Amino acid sequence: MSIRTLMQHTVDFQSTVPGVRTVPRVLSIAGTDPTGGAGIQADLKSIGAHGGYGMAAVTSLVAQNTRGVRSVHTPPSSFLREQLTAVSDDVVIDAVKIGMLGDTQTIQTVREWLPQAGGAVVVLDPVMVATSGDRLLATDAEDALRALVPLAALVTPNVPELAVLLNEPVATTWEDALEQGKRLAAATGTVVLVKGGHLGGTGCPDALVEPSDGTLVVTEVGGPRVATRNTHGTGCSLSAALATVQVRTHNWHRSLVLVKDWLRGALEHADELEVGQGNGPIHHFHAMGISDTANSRPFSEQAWELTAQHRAAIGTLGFVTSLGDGTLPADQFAYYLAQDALYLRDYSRVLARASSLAPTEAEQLFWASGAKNCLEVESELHRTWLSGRETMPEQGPVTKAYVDHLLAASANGSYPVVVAAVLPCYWLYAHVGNTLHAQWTAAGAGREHAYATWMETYADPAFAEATSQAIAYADAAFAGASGHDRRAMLAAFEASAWYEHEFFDAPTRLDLRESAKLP
Ligand SMILES: Nc1ncnc2c1ncn2[C@@H]1O[C@H](COP(=O)(O)OP(=O)(O)O)[C@@H](O)[C@H]1O
Ligand SMILES: Cc1ncc(COP(=O)(O)O)c(N)n1
Repeated sequence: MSIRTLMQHTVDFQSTVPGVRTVPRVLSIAGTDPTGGAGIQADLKSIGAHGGYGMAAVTSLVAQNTRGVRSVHTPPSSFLREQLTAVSDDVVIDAVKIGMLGDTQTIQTVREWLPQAGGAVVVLDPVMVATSGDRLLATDAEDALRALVPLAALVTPNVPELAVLLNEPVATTWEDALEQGKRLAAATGTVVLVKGGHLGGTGCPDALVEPSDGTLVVTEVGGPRVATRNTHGTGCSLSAALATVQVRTHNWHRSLVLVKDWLRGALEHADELEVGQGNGPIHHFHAMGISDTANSRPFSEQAWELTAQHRAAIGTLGFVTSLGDGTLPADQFAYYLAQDALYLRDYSRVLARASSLAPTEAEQLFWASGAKNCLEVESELHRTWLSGRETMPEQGPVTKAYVDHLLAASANGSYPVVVAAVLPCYWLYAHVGNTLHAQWTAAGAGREHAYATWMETYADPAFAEATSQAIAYADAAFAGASGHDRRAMLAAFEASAWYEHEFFDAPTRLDLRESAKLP
């Protein structure tokens, strides 16, 4: 991730806080599926499942079910134009998801209308063939669809579609598919999502290929392959979800991590729906349950689940594994500590803010003592580990972005949101610390370990107790919060977890360290 993207995250969070748009208005332009698994019907469910407001303009009416397509009726393109302008003349559109277009005339109509979508995020799912094998795009419309790709911010072809867009043979390995994704991104300047669904194997990875400053940045997001035949509409649902979530995150990687996690759940619960005899639909609302469990489950449970990917990624970072086995280079450790000290100074201010907003005296005291503790730890760091350093670095880009995000949450003034934003610093730090400490003690807790003293500080029972207390306060705040604040809490927690991940990664990244002017 570039420094520019990191800075962007601070801005991103602001769009998730109260007072700023949290319900994206998303228009799906696609064909229909009367059995509700694909096309517009799937898109609307997917948008809703991600907290968006769904709208739809129909390109073609498709008589299809889970077994296949029977016939397609395409109304005159002038009528599609009327649908599109009826929306854009009246509604501000935050995102557009384009699915089945069918023929050249339809592509042309959407192309001509697109400028009227204003600054909407445009996601193009270049639908060509249904899971059942039926064609949903006329062969002579492929050139027109290729020409539409540069107008989208993100294009999401499956492996066969990727090949058609490039006029190349279908990739048979993940590596070949990634190479094709790079060629498409380079040729069009559009971010390409390469999807692993069609490639078999035990995993089901996806990867973003993002053109950036003349290079291509490839970010892979892995995931297990769910054993189900009910995958009808996965591509539609994925692209509609990405369009929705992107309005809040402004970051394709974060959007994909969130959406892929949801999609895995939707596939895992697909068989419960028992819809149709062929390839059935996925369960868009699996996280909601009959009694709206998404709202009744404790915050800590939902937040922990939401950030599973970040925890897994932190565990495999070079910084964390080498800190654990004692091989971490001293300069990287020094960078980490210096940034930690800089971070704690501002983190303390945010805890003080939580204290001033707290509804009870116990919470007021708890956060105030946390704020005091941070300043004490910071000065202790200067007295011990950091003493003797002549020049101290400035805040590195990750530290700055993380702190800005926390300060934005604290300026926002909602106690539940501030508590959610500060929690990952307690919880993920304790989680990483306990894991490393357990490994060290299992290996005999040797004093020859370069970071033995540091390891001991990780196992501080008082810190574990404070973490449990902070979690309990976050759960209580969530229980009493509005739906709006609940969503903002989860978004704030997720963003902080992201920064924790980046914070642990930054010391090993020379580009970031250099920009912090470390002597
Ligand atoms: N069995 C599966 N288990 C987990 N994820 C899957 C599975 N099948 C598809 N996916 C995911 O669904 C999304 C759509 O993938 P894909 O099948 O490649 O595209 P399409 O639905 O457009 O043909 C991707 O994120 C892919 O990784
Ligand atoms: C209207 C419409 N749009 C898209 C698809 C592709 O979905 P899938 O590839 O999952 O069958 C479909 N079957 N119908």
